[in-house]
Amino acid sequence: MRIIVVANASEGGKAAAQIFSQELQNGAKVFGLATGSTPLSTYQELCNSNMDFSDCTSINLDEYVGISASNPQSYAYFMHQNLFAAKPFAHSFIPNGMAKDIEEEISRYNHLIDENNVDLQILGIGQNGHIGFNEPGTSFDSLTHKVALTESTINANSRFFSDINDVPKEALTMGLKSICKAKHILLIAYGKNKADAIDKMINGPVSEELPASILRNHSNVTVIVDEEAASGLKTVR
Ligand SMILES: N[C@@H]1[C@@H](O)[C@H](O)[C@@H](COP(=O)(O)O)O[C@@H]1O
Repeated sequence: MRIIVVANASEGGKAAAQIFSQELQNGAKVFGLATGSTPLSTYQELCNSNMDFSDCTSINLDEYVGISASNPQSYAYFMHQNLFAAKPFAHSFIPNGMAKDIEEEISRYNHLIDENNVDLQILGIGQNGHIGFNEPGTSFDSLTHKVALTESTINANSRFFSDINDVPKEALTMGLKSICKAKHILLIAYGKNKADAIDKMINGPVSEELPASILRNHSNVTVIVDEEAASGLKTVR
């Protein structure tokens, strides 16, 4: 794992955008994308850059079940607002949380991931170490699946909703095995509330109890953390 410590999210966005640029120059065509507040400064940098994704494909990690792409809380809406409106891709895929047949949607997504090898996958991390919506206890062999969100994730995500009761309780997410198929993984974390998860991911046991620890089995991972998220790393286990 390469660990890059930056002063703040704005510097992190610049460092991440540089990695996108290098990958593009090296011929990357498929980008795995994430939502949440963490990738925002990266997407801002991409939007302000002259990078061109018009012959590239994007595949998003996850989406809530039961809200449509036109709902401002959906991840599809988020991606449109924060990246795709300014930087369109030739093809952009996000799980359809409104699919009538969820099992069919899951196999469509798994097929898609098999057909398109992700060159660079961007990831945030939950305070409990989740990536995508793979909560603690998820099998390292998991492919795309439907999940019941944990209370801690529902609470963390409630800041984007006016009422906690509106936060969806289920989501579709790429699995941990699907995520690890990417050739290069870029995990980003900012803020003190991520310090414990980052410390456990890097220094703790590789365990399904801390989903992000699976990245220690991957040969090409870059981690961008700000000083607060890196603050737990002084403790060597
Ligand atoms: N499904 C998303 C994750 O992909 C994201 O990494 C996490 C952290 O979000 P934030 O970046 O806002 O801290 O939140 C959600 O659970």
